[in-house]
Amino acid sequence: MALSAGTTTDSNWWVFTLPAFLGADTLHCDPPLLVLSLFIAFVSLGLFSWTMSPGGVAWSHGRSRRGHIPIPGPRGLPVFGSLFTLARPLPHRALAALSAASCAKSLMAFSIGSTPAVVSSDTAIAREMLSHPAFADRPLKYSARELMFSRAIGFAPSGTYWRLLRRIASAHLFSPRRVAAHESGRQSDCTAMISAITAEQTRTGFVRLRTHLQNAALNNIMGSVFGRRYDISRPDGDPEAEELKAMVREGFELLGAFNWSDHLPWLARLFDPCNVKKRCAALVPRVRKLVSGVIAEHRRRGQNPKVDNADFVNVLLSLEGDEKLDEDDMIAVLWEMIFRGTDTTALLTEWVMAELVLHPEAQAKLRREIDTAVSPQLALTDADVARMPYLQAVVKETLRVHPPGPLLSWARLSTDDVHLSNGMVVPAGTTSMVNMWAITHDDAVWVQPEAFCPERFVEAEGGVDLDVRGGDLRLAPFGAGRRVCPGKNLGLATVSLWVARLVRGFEWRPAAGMPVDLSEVLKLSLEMKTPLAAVAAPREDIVGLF
Ligand code: HEM
Repeated sequence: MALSAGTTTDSNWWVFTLPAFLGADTLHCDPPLLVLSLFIAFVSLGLFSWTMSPGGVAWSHGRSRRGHIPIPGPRGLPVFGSLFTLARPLPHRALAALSAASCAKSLMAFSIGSTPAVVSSDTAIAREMLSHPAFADRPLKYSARELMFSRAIGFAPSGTYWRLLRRIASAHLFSPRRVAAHESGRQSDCTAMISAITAEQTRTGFVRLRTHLQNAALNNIMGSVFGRRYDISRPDGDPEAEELKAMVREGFELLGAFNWSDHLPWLARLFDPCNVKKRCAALVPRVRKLVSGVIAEHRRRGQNPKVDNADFVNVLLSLEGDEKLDEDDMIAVLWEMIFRGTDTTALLTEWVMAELVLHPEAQAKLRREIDTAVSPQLALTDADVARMPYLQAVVKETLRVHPPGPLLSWARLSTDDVHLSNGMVVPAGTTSMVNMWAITHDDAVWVQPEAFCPERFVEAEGGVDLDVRGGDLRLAPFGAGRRVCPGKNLGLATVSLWVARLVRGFEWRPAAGMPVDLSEVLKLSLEMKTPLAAVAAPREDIVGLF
């Protein structure tokens, strides 16, 4: 379901009438005149569409007025619409400000070049959008298509193939038994991370946590997906791990980059500042080589897929009948898992630890909860973590203040006209977003939304025990509805266990001259702009066991 197909026919049709409009002779005879005429026609038609349409140039022909209540929105600039708003470093904040200024919190229409888009910052409308079957598609960016993601769960158009992938994900890859069976991997990756943190603290007197978290997260997802782990502590680095890291980094950059020609298709041949086309073409064969090598090795070894802790490659190889995937589809699915599972957990854990360094009273309270629940002689497990309400509240509060996907990572695409309960109609072919960041920072929804206060999620302290896995749109950092994140339980289990062990083993304090800076940067996920540096003082009463 290509986005450009829907949007180009709807809003850029007039570009194709230009040759007739200008006359074929002109086209061939006088290039400077042709360029000038094209420019004038382009500007005047752009201006015309723009002045006529709330929501901007992509909302011409009354698109925003199909319901009995029109969708309000900024006109933005001719031709570009609000594209520059979205191309800014923190688009979730810019869109929240724009929705407020346009009195369009419930739903705002805007144009990203020729792409008609809506964004909701309202819990009721967000719920309708995320759960409506006509919003189960996603617009496919050029880079995502080129990098094979249209065959993976995240970008496959909703239909038989995508439903098959979701079934495989819930029944086999992320079933509660499978997530539980991978606990030993979560534990051993955390133990290796704690050793590396201890070594860095001893060597330099403080710790830059992000690298340790990213190494642990990469190994952890590699273990779950490929069944292999790397010796990241090797001073010369493991060549395959280094290649994998480089590939993931490159993929992140390509998928995260704002590609202008996704929204201004006529620009595709003229302007490709990030060199997306060439870089995608170079990356795909590297991915294929690595992943198909891993699949071939699994085929050779013929491991038992029936055991609960079988890796994802074995699980996919063992599927039969209707569920069987061909090799290219397997590569796409496996690659997406590596991709999605690596940074999300690492970056969320970093935000949690940053908040705990800034809030020593919350850190101390969490440590007391852990010490009370687990005796110093015992190792801390997933089962212990599940019995720690304050730990869960700390993770939830971090997800609220710093949702890793503030616009829920990937937008949805409407496949039909959708009538919403507020009287507005979102036409088919509209890129549709939920501004989760705006909702989690809305003072009509949250008391003092800017304050970090885990107690708001502790029932025993008058808070709400809210389900963050898509059940309550006041805080749905994993999305909701049919396309809700399938890795949510795995992500939460990993982050909760790692935070608990890090707080149990060390006292985390600000490092001299390196204050904790909560500034954000939105890449594929919302990251700390300045990676966290902190003192990790080992707790002597727990040594060896945390
Ligand atoms: C802190 C951890 C994570 C967060 C905050 C997160 C967040 C999200 C969000 C917001 C979406 C879009 C949901 C929607 O459209 O309603 C999503 C989709 C997805 N996530 Fe996650 N995610 C996390 C971890 C993971 C992990 C560990 C995996 C797998 C290893 C994963 C795999 C996916 C996939 C495959 C999709 C696409 C689902 C579809 O389109 O059908 N995620 N995630």
